[in-house]
Amino acid sequence: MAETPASVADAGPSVTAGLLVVTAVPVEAEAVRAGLTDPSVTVAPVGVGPAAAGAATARLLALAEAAGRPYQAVISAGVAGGFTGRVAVGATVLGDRSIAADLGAESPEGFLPVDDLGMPPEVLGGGSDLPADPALLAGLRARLPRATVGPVLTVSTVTGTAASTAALTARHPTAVAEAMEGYGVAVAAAQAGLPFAELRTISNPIGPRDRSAWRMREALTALTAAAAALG
Ligand SMILES: O=C(O)c1cccc(C(=O)CC[C@H]2O[C@@H](n3cnc4c(=O)[nH]cnc43)[C@H](O)[C@@H]2O)c1
Repeated sequence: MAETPASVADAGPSVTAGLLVVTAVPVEAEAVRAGLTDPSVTVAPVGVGPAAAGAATARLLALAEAAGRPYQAVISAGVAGGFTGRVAVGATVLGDRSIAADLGAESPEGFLPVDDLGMPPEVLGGGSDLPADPALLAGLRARLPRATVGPVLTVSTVTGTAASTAALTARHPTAVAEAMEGYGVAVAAAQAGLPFAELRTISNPIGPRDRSAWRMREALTALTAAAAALG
């Protein structure tokens, strides 16, 4: 396991060499870059959804390693939906775990996480629930004391009905947000042996689809403010 960059781990001086921050789309990457003071932090848009984001992150990590300049840690950053009553639109969230919330099987009794399907552990990697690196998370918490900390769900479909919102809320009573990339990026980081964390700002409440409720500008402004914690 690579060492967590010193400045993020101990909230010390703003020197974060070797940190890779990945976002889904370029506008999120621009928002992160606008808040950084450390030019050594790399910010890259890697695509929407866990597959695109995971594959592109893995490629960036492998290329850097092959070039003899391996990254030291990975952060998945961007906007997210927030669970109503747990986190407000415009708020900043730090994921203490990134959970593949729709990786599994349906059954008449309800959703079964992939970890409960009886598969051999070696095909599950670290499972569908990957914790953030404790030292990296501690450093980010120290620099973002007002952030809400909790599980962030990764979904392949944005939740958009009352029924699916209720089911997801019940299945994940402590989750604070849902987005579409964190788990995929976490898998790429884990396979490279690197510390991982997820940083999100809330653009919309999770619930019945209502595009008029999205506050993208507010979330991107919050993302720029939060990015100052990264270096
Ligand atoms: O529903 C639409 O018309 C629509 C139009 C443009 C973009 C979207 C997205 O869902 C963007 C997904 C993108 O942003 C993150 N994100 C933000 N809020 C949520 C959410 O409530 N649930 C899941 N993902 C969300 C996500 O990480 C993607 O990168 C929709």
